[in-house]
Amino acid sequence: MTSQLSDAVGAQAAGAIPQLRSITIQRPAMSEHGLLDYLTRDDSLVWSRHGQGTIGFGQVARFDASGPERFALAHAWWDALAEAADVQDPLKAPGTGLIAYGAFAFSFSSTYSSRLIVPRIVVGRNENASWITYTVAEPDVVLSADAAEAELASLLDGYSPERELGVGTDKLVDGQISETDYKDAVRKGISIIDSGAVTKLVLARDAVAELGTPIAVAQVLRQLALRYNDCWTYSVDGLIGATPEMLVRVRGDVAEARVLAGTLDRETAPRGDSRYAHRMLLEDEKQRHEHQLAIDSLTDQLGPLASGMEAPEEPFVLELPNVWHLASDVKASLAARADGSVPSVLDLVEVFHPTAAVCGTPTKEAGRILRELEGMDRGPYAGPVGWIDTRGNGEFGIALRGGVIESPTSVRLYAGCGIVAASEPAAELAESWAKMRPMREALGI
Ligand SMILES: C=C(O[C@@H]1C=C(C(=O)O)C=C[C@H]1O)C(=O)O
Repeated sequence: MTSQLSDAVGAQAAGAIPQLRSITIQRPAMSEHGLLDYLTRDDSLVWSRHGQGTIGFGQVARFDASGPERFALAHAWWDALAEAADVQDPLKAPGTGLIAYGAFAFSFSSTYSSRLIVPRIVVGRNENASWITYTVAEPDVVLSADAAEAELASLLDGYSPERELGVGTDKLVDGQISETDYKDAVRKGISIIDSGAVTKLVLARDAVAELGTPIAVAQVLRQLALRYNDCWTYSVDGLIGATPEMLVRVRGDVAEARVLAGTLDRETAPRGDSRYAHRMLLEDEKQRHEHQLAIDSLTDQLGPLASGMEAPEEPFVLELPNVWHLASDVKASLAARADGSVPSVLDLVEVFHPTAAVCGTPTKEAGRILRELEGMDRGPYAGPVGWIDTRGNGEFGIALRGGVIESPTSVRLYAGCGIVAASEPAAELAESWAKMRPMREALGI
């Protein structure tokens, strides 16, 4: 740890690292959609896919950081918190025991504060078991299954109301980048690519959903989780969405990522052409090139940390309700470090972010150019979002296909597209709308 880091963490530790006590208790098996029955409160923390994942309630500890050291600071805080905690976890599976949910800013220069949040109650389900984790900071609370269930029951009494969709004065308005500005930025991006400064640039835009009545977050998340079942539905302190892209998932010494690049709108697809997606994505040179750049950037970074790696030769077509993507699942065995440990999910998040899929190639130069061309603070959009446990397991997706709740009646949606030399501004604009469709549908706007 650098001295600047240890000072910062030391300052935190002196006053702010609570001594947590935590107990995990196995519960009766839940049905496939059973986890969603717990997604009833707007202030829940959520990570869910295919009916597995966790829902968190309340907050017993929290860490905020910004700047280039945000990952390292959060990591050091988490290690210190885990070290000080008394954790009873008979299940010892990824996601059981003490966990924190996290959302990180895309850029080191963002004003968005990156955060880790430790919930008081977590309800979880994986392929083998269901559980509840109860975590407290107060020394006098009795940690028992009965106390955990009683607290959960009282939290679930606070059911958040649903919202009637498609009525009233809901509207979608321009964000910081209008449609015209976006096409201009894409045009400029293409000429920068033509000049040879970068080979790929990911340019994003925003739009704001202004609602006539307050957003019903739990309702939006339930809809995303059911409809976008192959995506990871997330909610961390106002950042919500369902992402198809896994930055990195760690279980023991195995790391996995799902890389996406190459997109095709399903709404404008010709009917009856069963090979359309195959032809337009797998057999298209521009899409394959864009995809390969994203794979190469991941495997280059993962290589030195791995003792073995499986990266498929050919991508597959991922079918989502709104779009098709070219996708590749990469898996690696993590190499042990000098002390015998393997990197934690936060170590890998720091190494991989930002990927070529959401920034460009080469990453550093692309990042500088996109900040200039977009001229907006991406906040947590396209940043890592997910969770970590005390053994270093965790999952961090890339915060795509989502938005930031800015007030009870306004949600800022973001979407971006990979630009290469052969891109067309109007097609990229249309693609950005296709990527906002899941949130628009869930919001009824
Ligand atoms: C940047 C986004 O998506 C990324 C860009 C893609 C592309 O350009 O084809 C595909 C998936 C994501 O990696 C977004 O959804 O906002």
